Amino acid sequence: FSQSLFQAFFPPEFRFATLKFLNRICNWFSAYCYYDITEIDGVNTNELYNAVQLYLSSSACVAGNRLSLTRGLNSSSITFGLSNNDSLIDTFNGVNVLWEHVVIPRNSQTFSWRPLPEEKRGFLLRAKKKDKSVVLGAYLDYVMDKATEIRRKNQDRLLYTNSRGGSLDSRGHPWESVPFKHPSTFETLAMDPQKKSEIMADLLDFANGESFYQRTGRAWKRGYLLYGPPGTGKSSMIAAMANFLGYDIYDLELTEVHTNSELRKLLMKTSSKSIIVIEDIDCSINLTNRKNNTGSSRDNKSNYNVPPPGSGVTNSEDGGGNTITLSGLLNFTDGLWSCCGSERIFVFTTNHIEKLDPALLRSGRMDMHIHMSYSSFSALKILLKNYLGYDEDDVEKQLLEQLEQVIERAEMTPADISEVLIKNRRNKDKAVLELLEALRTRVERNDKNNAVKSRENMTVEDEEQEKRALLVESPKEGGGGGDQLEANCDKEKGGHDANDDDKVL
Ligand SMILES: Nc1ncnc2c1ncn2[C@@H]1O[C@H](COP(=O)(O)OP(=O)(O)OP(=O)(O)O)[C@@H](O)[C@H]1O
Ligand SMILES: [Mg+2]
Repeated sequence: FSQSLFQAFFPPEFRFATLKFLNRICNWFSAYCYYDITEIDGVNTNELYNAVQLYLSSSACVAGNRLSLTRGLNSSSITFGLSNNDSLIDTFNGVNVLWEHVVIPRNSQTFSWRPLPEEKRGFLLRAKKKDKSVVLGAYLDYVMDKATEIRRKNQDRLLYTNSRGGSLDSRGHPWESVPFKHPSTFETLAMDPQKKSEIMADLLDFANGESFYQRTGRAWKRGYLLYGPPGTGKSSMIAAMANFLGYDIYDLELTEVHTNSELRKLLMKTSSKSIIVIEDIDCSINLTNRKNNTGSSRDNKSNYNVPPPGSGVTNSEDGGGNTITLSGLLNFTDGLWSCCGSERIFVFTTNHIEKLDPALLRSGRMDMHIHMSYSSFSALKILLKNYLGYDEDDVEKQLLEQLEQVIERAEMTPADISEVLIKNRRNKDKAVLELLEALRTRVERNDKNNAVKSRENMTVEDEEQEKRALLVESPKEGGGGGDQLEANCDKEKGGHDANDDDKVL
């Protein structure tokens, strides 16, 4: 009787409404608000869910004691994530939020056009009501950005090439890509440590300098010219740069590009956070006059089809658009097109800086000139460490001194040295002795050559060296220059000063 009386007075509709009302009052007084971020939103995968998962992988390693591990396709590293129904607290600009990974078994009767996972997964975000605007605005943006960064870091670099000669792939892309797994890093690169750390600092300044470039009205790009004899590590340096910054590499094969407009299309299809490389620019630029001088010698300076420095970017051939010109290329590195896409690094390499047109060397074109030279003593020590695992103390002091005495005069490239070391790597002591022998032989040969040269008074090479010294000086008007220049990296913190930008290392 009492039950039927209760039901008469409190019908189900009334009870439901009361519960709803009570719930609302509770919510009203609760200091928190909650957001559900489900894995599948209707039929689409929720981008935000994936982003949050990645984002939490960066903080989970510190906080959580139960983690789920994943390894993505094409990735060589493992990411951590929150396990099912675990939670963690994250702090952003003094705002605390709680993330919970909620996993509920899916009702098997649910009808769907496509197979759904057996579990319903989602993240529950709890934040204080007063922080609502920060959480929904800046915090979620921050989570998305961070996730993109992590995704890029976890994925292997890609090496793009345009060797298909202008044809497009099925998705209309002119670039072909392969995973890039070059093991070269700044640690393994044999060069003067001070020079190395200056380059690393410069790269970091660039990568973190978005606001600097915005403030100064400069396009967010940077150019490096690597020059030096073959086997001194120019290509290794590019790989080290890519590995250091986590950037992809676009290896631009200029011989495969036929017109300026083709070049423009190629460069427009490059993504940000990438290094665009043109190897052996002195050979590629010879193409500029292909139309007029087929089969011409690249030593002939008059063949360079370039406008005079500072004259703008057009010349007669450019207008026709049927051949590729240096001006077309420079238009992308520092002309109007340079701001198309951001965070790009251009690297040109050459074995013969003296053959480059002054247009390429003038101030503001290539921000940093890096001389990759024959092995110095400090570079040799890095090679000994890389190939033999030898520290300075592991080599006999006397032997080390002898190496130091001959290394500069031997003018041996790191590639040559590494060959000697690899050949004898099973017998380390023999490797060092043989290296010393090889260096001495080189010194003797160089001395002999020098004697012959000095007898012949002014040889062609001398002339070239003089030219080279002049050209290296030219980017900085009146600036102290020379071949083996000291780095003049007067850098403003957090960015690059426009006037002091042209550096020669
Ligand atoms: N500075 C260096 N530090 C460490 N290894 C080096 C260095 N220079 C050369 N090597 C070794 O020599 C090999 C050839 O070097 P790399 O291809 O980088 O030379 P390069 O300057 O690009 O030559 P090229 O002008 O012919 O393209 C590399 O595989 C690397 O192992
Ligand atoms: Mg190379």
